[in-house]
Amino acid sequence: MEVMKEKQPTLKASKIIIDDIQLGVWRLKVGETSGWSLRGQLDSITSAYPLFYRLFSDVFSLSPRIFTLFFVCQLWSGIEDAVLMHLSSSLLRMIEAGIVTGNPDKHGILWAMFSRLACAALAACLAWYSQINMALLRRRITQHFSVHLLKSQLEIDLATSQEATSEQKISASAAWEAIEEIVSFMTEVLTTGSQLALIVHLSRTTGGPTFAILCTSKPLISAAFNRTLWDKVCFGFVENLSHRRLKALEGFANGGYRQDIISGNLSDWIVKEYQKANRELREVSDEYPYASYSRRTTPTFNVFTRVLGDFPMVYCALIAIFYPSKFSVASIAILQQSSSTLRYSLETVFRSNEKFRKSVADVKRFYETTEAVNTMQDGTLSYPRIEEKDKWKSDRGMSFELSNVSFSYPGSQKTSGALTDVSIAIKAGQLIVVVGANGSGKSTLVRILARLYDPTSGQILIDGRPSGEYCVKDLHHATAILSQDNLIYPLTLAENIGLGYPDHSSDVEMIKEAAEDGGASEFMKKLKYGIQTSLNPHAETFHHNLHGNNSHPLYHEMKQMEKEIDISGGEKQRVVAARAFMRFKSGKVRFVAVDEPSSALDAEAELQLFTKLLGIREGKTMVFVTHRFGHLTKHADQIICMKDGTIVETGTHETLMEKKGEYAKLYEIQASAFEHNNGGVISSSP
Ligand SMILES: Nc1ncnc2c1ncn2[C@@H]1O[C@H](COP(=O)(O)OP(=O)(O)OP(=O)(O)O)[C@@H](O)[C@H]1O
Repeated sequence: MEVMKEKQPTLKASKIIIDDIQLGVWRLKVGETSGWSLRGQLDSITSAYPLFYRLFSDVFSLSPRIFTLFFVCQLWSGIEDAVLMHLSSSLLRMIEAGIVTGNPDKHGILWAMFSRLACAALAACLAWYSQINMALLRRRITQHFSVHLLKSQLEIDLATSQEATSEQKISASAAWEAIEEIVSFMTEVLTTGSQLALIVHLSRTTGGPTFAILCTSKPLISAAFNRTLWDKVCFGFVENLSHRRLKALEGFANGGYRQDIISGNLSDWIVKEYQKANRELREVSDEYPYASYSRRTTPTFNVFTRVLGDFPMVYCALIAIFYPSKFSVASIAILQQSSSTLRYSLETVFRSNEKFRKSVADVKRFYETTEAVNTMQDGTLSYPRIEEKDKWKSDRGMSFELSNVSFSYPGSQKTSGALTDVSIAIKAGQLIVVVGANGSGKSTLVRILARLYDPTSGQILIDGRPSGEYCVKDLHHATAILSQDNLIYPLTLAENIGLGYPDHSSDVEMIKEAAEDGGASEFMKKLKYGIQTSLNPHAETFHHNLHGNNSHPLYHEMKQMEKEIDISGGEKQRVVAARAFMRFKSGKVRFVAVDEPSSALDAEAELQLFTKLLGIREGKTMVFVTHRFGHLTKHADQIICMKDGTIVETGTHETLMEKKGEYAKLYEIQASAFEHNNGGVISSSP
């Protein structure tokens, strides 16, 4: 299949030239810095020193003994070939001299032979040690780094996690692979250095420096004129519509669409469209651009470097013809062997130079990920404030004062913000109901109040002090959010509820009470393992040669592994509600945000949930977001009616109904729907 290569006009921006290249389905934009700069290359290497120092000190501190052993093994493997070859060379020369003169140096030959054998045995021992150490070190390093990663990733706030840069994730095992790559690169550099030293040493008596130069010329020239993307700033994307369609259709094969495919009989259509897109794609290559970029259009360069690689051999042959007295057979053999080893290791160094730089970048990325700085402002003031802590239990809840608050989500594509110029005062202990059409900003307002995000502009006072002055963790401890965004965790149902109050996450009695309050006990009792049921047992399985081998006893064992189970949407919401009731048991909650957590609940369960929530109102400010607001608005101290990210009306149910504005309109729509359907949850009429 031919690779499409067509060069488009280049763009010049100051010193950077952007090449626009089409490689198969890929469109590639490659930034070439005009003029190769040795200084730039050296700078990039020296700038990695502090990183190496940090990395190796971290690894050393994990296990000094194992690391030192590992280091010695690597050091030895770097010089092993050169040492063994040097010993072989001495031995062969002595044998050759013995054959030529007829008077072998027996003692010398035996000693050289013994040294060669001892070294070979030592090499084997160290290689074995190295393998054992490698496994141990790998375990310790990945364990250590994965805890760091997990910790730092869990600390990231919502706004920061939505920033584009935070998508650059790296795993602890990738960090270990990067360390391996860096160490093996350094070992290869050592091998090259020691081989070069050996050649220079040997060629002092035979061949001279010309031989050493000839040995290094091929890898040096190949590296200097190599076409590679690794050392370039580049950006590639697939423009080809047929290829994009293929990928989109392949997405249907993921389990998530199974129900839709079966119920909608979509499989024939998907396969037909897939074949059509494949036909349209024809011969256009979808090969990854790294390989196709480095491929040359003519074989000239390959032929040249291949021939260059044979020059050491040609040199030996010519010298042997013209100056036969200069060479011994042993020297020729050793020089030949060491020249090919040097060539191989130099080529490996240059080839792995790309991988080495990628590994350095990976390690950098790893440290950057563990040190990600949250964008949200974190203060030092404790909540509740020290002077208020004594009044904690009897207090009336959190108060808020928002002045000209505006907010846009990070990376939002909307031309207007999610909240614009919102000003509102919520007194401690009030019951607030937020209403408005879809997308009017209700949930956003709740997220801002709960300090999941900081406003883009404007000010929020919490209990009279700017929200940024408080310690975010303290505010979160004093807040309970019950929303439809809450998810079921991949743990047991008991833990799902218990984590509302992590300090008591295994207190079965407390969990059972919370489950009762959230309306989750009944359905859990009917499960085989009750509250200890795990929805996703997450037992990783692996099998080989068992597929289709139905009569094998291991096949039955595999089939009996615990399967993932599911519960209904309403049951999930009951578990989530129970988690919120568990949170109230901490006695620290002063602000409760309830954002439509009942969309999947039946009318009776919803009524029970709201009644329970209203029952624990004391000492808490409560904000309810709802589309079905009949029975809640009656109790509300204040109703906030939102439209397009702004507050259009505030007041009690009665005042807003009298006003006959946006709220009255929404209420009438609901009331008439209720009359028509004779259903719904509205329990009061206008
Ligand atoms: N994570 C997000 N990233 C970007 N934009 C968002 C995000 N969440 C919400 N928005 C946008 O912000 C605006 C307000 O959304 P919000 O969820 O606050 O509305 P809402 O009134 O709660 O809507 P609904 O009644 O449908 O739940 C909408 O235009 C929405 O598209």
